[in-house]
Amino acid sequence: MGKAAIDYSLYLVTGRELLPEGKDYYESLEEALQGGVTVVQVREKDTDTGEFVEIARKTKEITDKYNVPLFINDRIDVFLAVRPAGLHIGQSDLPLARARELVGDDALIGVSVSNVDEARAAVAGGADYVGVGAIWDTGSKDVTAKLKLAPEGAGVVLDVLEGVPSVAIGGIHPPNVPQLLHGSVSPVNRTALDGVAVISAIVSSADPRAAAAGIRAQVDSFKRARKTGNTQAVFSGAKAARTPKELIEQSAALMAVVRDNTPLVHQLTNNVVINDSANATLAVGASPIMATNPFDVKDLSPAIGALLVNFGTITDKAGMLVAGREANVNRKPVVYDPVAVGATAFRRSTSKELLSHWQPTVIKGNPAEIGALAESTEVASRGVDAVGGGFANPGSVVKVLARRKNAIVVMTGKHDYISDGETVLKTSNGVDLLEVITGSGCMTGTIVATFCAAARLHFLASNAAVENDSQLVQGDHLVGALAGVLVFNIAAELAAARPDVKGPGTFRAALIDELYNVRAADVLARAKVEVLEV
Ligand SMILES: Cc1ncc(COP(=O)(O)OP(=O)(O)O)c(N)n1
Ligand SMILES: Cc1ncsc1CCOP(=O)(O)O
Repeated sequence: MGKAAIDYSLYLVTGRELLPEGKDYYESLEEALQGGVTVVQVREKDTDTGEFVEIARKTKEITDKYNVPLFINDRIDVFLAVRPAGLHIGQSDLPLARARELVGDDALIGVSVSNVDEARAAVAGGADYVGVGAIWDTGSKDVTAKLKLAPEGAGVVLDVLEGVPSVAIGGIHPPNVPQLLHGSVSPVNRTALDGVAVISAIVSSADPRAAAAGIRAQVDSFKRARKTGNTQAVFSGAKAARTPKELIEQSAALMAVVRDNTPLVHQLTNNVVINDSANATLAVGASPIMATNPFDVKDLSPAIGALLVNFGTITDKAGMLVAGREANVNRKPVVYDPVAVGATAFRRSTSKELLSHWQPTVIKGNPAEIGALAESTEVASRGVDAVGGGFANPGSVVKVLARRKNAIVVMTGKHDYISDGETVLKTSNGVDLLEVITGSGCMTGTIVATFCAAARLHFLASNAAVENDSQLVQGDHLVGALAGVLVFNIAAELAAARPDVKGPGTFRAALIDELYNVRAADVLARAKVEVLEV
C-alpha cells in the first residue's frame, strides 16, 4: 500500500497539560477536528508507556472517525503498538534511517528541522514532511536556548526542501499566522509552507472548534490565493510588466486618492523629525497621528491607512512591536525605516526583534541601512549616513533583499532603487539640498507610507468584490512606494527652484509648501523612472 497524500494545513500537536481546567482531552480533540484540524500528533512527554499507548489508541479511534492521519511523537514503541499513519522524530531522537527500518516504507515519518543543514539531511534521508521551528518563543516547550527562526528563517529552510511538505511550529497563534505564511515564502524558489502546527492555540482554548476553524480559514485563504494569484510578486500586487510611463501614470493617479480620502498615517518616528514628518503628511493631503504608547496604538490600528515605523531614536520599541503586529492583523501597510541599523549592535538586534514580530510591506533605507539588512559589507555606515561609493549593482541588492524579506525594498540616494523581488525600478529625481536638511530620508518614508495607504484604498475601491488574499496587505505597493518617492523628490525639485530658497533653512520650509502644491501634472512631467528588470 502506498502512502496517502496528506493535507498538512492545520496540524494539531496534543498537549494535555495545557487543557483549560475541566476540559476533557478527547472532547477537546474531537471539537478541534470538527473545526478543521487536518493532522494530529500525540505528544506525551511524561506519560508511562502503557498510558501513552492507551491514549494513542483512543486518539486514533477519534482521528479515524474524521479520516485524519495520526502521528506519534518520538516513541517508536508506541507507534508500533498502535500503527497510526506515522511517526514524528526530532534531531535528538532515533535517527531517520533507523526509524525508517522500524516503521516500514508505508508509514510516514516527519522530522523536526531548525536550519538548512538539518532540512537537507531530512530530505536526503527520505522524510515525508518536516516540522520547521521553533518559529517564535513558546510556553509549550523550553526553546529558550534555541535560535528562533521567525518567518524569514523558515523561508530560507523552505528553499532546500525539494518538494517535501513543511509545517511551521512554535508560538503560532491567529494574530501572527498571516505574517508567518506571507513572510516565510522562500527567497529563491518562492516555496510556501504547507501548513502550521500548533499546540496551545487550540489545546488551551475553551472553544477548540472555533480556534481550529479560525486558523484553518487563515491557511485556506492563503493557499487559495497562492493557487490563483500571481505568485511571482504576491507581496507587491503587481500583475504584469509595466512601462515607466504606465508606472508614472499610476503613481500620479494615487495623488488624488490621498487628497480625496485623507488617510490617517500612523507614525512612530524619531524625535528629530517628528514635526517635519507630521507637516509633510498634512501637506500632501493625509492626516498624521504620531501615537507611540502600546495601549494607544492597538486601538488606533483599525482606523489607520498605513503605519510608519522609523526607529531613529528607538525610544518607543514597545509601541513599535504592538503597532506593527496590529497593522498586520488589520492588514494595513507597514513601512519600515531602519535608521542607522548597521551602526550599533543594539540597532541590529532591535531590528531583528521588530522584523520577527511583524511583516513590513515596504522597507526603506539608505545604502548603508539596506546593506546592513542584506548583511552586505559593500557599503559602510557612519551614524545615520551611508559612506563610500555605493553598491556595484544596487538593483540586484534591492531585488535580493526584497525576496528575502517578502517586502518592497526602497533604497534612497542620488538615484533611488525600488524592487518587489521581481521588478526593479530606478528613479532619478531629487536635489542635492535634500542632503543638507535633517530628516529628508525620514520624510521620504512618511510620504511612502502615505501613498501605500492610498494604494490599498485604491485597490479596495476598485476590487470590492474580489477576494485576493495573495498579499498580506492588498494593493499595488510597488506603485505606492514609487509614488511616495516621486512625489517627495519632485516637490524637493520644485522647492529648490524657487527664487526665495537661499539654503537649507528656506529649502526646508519651501519643501513643505511644495509637498502641498505639487500636482499630478508635475509628476507626469518630471518623473524620471527606468525599469531595470521586470
Ligand atoms: C510537527 C512538529 N514539528 C516539530 C516538532 C518538535 O519535535 P521534536 O524536535 O522531537 O521535539 P518534541 O516535540 O519531542 O519536544 C513536533 N513535535 N511536531
Ligand atoms: C513541540 C514544539 N517544537 C518546537 S516549538 C514546540 C511547541 C509548540 O507549541 P505552541 O504551538 O503552543 O507554541
